[in-house]
Amino acid sequence: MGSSCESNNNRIPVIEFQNNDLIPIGSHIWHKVKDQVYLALENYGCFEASFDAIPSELKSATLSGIEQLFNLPLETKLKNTSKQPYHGYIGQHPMMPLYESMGFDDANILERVETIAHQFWPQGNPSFCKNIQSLSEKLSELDKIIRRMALESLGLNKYIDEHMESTNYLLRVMKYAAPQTNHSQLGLSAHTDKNIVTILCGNQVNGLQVQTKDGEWIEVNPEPDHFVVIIGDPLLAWTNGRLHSPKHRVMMTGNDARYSAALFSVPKAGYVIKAPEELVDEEHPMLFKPYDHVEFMKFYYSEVGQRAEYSLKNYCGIDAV
Ligand SMILES: O=C(O)CCC(=O)C(=O)O
Ligand SMILES: [Fe+2]
Repeated sequence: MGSSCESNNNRIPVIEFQNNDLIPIGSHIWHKVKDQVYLALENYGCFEASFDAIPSELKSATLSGIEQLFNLPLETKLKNTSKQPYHGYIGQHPMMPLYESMGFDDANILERVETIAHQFWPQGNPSFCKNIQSLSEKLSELDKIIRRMALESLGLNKYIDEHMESTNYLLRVMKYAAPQTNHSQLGLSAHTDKNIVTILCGNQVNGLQVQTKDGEWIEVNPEPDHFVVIIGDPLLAWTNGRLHSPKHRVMMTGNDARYSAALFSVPKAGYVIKAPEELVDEEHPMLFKPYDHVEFMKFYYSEVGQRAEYSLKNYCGIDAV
């Protein structure tokens, strides 16, 4: 029982989620964890989470499956295409030679995972599919707890259902090849996330770094059975800047490859992201015009969008006078 939240200058906050203790929603422990979540999201936009609803065997079996997937020949991996831009296979990028990734749209739904996995393993791979689906489903429960806590903290309970119904889940699996050097090499360039919430789990090869509000880069080296939760730009926009969406990147050293999986809650097409009127006043003028995520992503992947330092601001930011 119990919970803890620690943070110091070079570590992001750590929050314990004990699934059984959190039920019923509204219990003493729920409120205690909720306050820790809000504080972490306001100050860092991220935290490390322990979540006992996910057995460590599920996490390790999923990560070994991901390793197996990336070991397939390139022509097989290239079969992972998706209707959504950049949800399929990405790799062999001259600026990020260590990075490869693949997306599983609607990864919390078994049939959807099986359809994608069939592209790589026509004979089927039931344990891979079950693990990906099961991990995604459990992480989606954590995603919902976090979003519920954030909205409750802002006194915006009436928007909770709308929020939960406005997203789909995408699991992106990643490999960062070993750079074979002790000089730090870029794994993934600095960015803010373009979805609502990201929950990351990786193998024991670290490399993730996040930027604090003061501009300092800190390493995120989570405990083996912990997850890393990061807020994306749409939640910053929806909360009119109350929550932070931190820049983060992956830097690699050494002789071991990093494997990771990220569950993203992605706004559905047609859902307009707009700060509720309760969060807009004289002291907090509206920061972003209402926008559709899918339309924004078209801009983000355009040449201008890719060059922008802060693409969401560039797309629909309102300069406060
Ligand atoms: O692999 C990681 O740890 C980071 C991945 C990430 O930031 C992303 O996919 O948006
Ligand atoms: Fe990210």
